[in-house]
Amino acid sequence: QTEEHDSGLKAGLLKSCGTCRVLVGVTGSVAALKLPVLVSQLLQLSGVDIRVVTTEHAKHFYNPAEVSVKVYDDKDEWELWTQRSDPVLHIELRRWADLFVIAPLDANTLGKIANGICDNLLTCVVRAWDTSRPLLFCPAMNTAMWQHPITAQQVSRLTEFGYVEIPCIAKKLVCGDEGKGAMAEVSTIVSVVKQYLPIPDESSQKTSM
Ligand SMILES: CC(C)(CO)[C@@H](O)C(=O)NCCC(=O)N/C=C\S
Repeated sequence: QTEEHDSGLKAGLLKSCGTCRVLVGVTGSVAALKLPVLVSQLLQLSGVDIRVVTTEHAKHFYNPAEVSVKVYDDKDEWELWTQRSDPVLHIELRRWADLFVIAPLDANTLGKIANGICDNLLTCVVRAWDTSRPLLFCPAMNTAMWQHPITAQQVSRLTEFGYVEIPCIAKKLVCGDEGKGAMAEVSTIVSVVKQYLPIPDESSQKTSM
């Protein structure tokens, strides 16, 4: 391939991937301890820009010093908006993100999203989400919670909205229970995100062979 072609290809890839903005949502499951690893693995995807939105309960499980990107919380929402002309953070974030992945999605936030409750920054972003953009969710909860009949009802409501489930897996959970409810492995989450990122339009890069 000629030099120009290569540089054009790279420029094309960077341009389309330069805008691959991934918003990571994190909620109050113990699986939130995986946030630093998830963010560092997502950052290895080429041309990806990452921000995190956290609930208050999620903060219990990870150390923000180990998360190398901006983490937005409820306080940021209220500090940003103090008068009419100020921007609204959850609207800024829904505009910014090309893809939203909620990992982990705890039982409480699953219930809120299934019913349109938006009482914090994360659920407000979901409530305002443009469903033409991918929203992926990774349920994580104790097996007893997972097995409660309401869980399946609420998960199917989210899939009806067009959101994509990255299913939980069976493991020996941190509380000693054995069974489903563990968050999907980080490697699985990263490969599903990769699948849903806006890919460059191949036809624009075809050369006359
Ligand atoms: C934490 C991790 C990832 C360790 O492998 C795994 O146990 C998990 O996803 N647990 C989430 C389920 C949960 O929230 N359990 C809460 C009470 S048992």
